[in-house]
Amino acid sequence: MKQTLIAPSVLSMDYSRMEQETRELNESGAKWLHFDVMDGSFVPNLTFGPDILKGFRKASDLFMDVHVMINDPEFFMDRFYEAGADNYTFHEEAVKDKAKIVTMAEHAHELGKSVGISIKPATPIEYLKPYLSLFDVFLIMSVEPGFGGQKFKPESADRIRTLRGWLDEAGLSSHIEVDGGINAETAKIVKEAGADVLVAGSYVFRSNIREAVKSLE
Ligand SMILES: O=C(CO)[C@@H](O)[C@H](O)COP(=O)(O)O
Ligand SMILES: [Fe+2]
Repeated sequence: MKQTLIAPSVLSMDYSRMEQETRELNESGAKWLHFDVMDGSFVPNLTFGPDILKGFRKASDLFMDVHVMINDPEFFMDRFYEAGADNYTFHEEAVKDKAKIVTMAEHAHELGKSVGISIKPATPIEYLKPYLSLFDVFLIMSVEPGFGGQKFKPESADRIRTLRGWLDEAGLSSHIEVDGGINAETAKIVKEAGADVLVAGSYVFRSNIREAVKSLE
């Protein structure tokens, strides 16, 4: 089984204590930092742009995992990589011309970067099948994107299991990342199903960051 990586989502950070919480995150044992970008259109919420990512990049050596929930992921891809993204994950649903999904993945690899594709809970898992060999990260949303603190959708486990099966059959060891409602209990379920990167926002920042990360690993 692959090593489990924890990706705390800074969406749930206390922004009045950013410096302290980023330091705690750096020392927590987490390897990735999950950065949720929302445009108020693809999802009904607004968050951060590339300049804020630059700030986190300066303050942390963690792997910067950018998850964009925006209508024009192609336009912003280079900007986020330039700002310090190590991985850029965009939504399948946001790209109307599906041929672009392929060219975006190729472009990221030309830059030597990691790239991911995500689907919402209602999007059939089969929609990822044409792209198995193209992406480093497959991000399965286990809540409706837009907000932290929601309840994990249990049907996500079967979707992860199906996807891990396809990747194994194809001899691919790509990451399966799961995002939404992850806590010590749901972490066990998704790990058993085949996920190896666990995003956790409210669970990590609501309590002691280091202890919460340990309990998920
Ligand atoms: O992408 C998103 C929400 O759209 C997430 O990354 C959330 O930030 C996860 O928060 P929790 O469900 O863990 O509180
Ligand atoms: Fe996310």
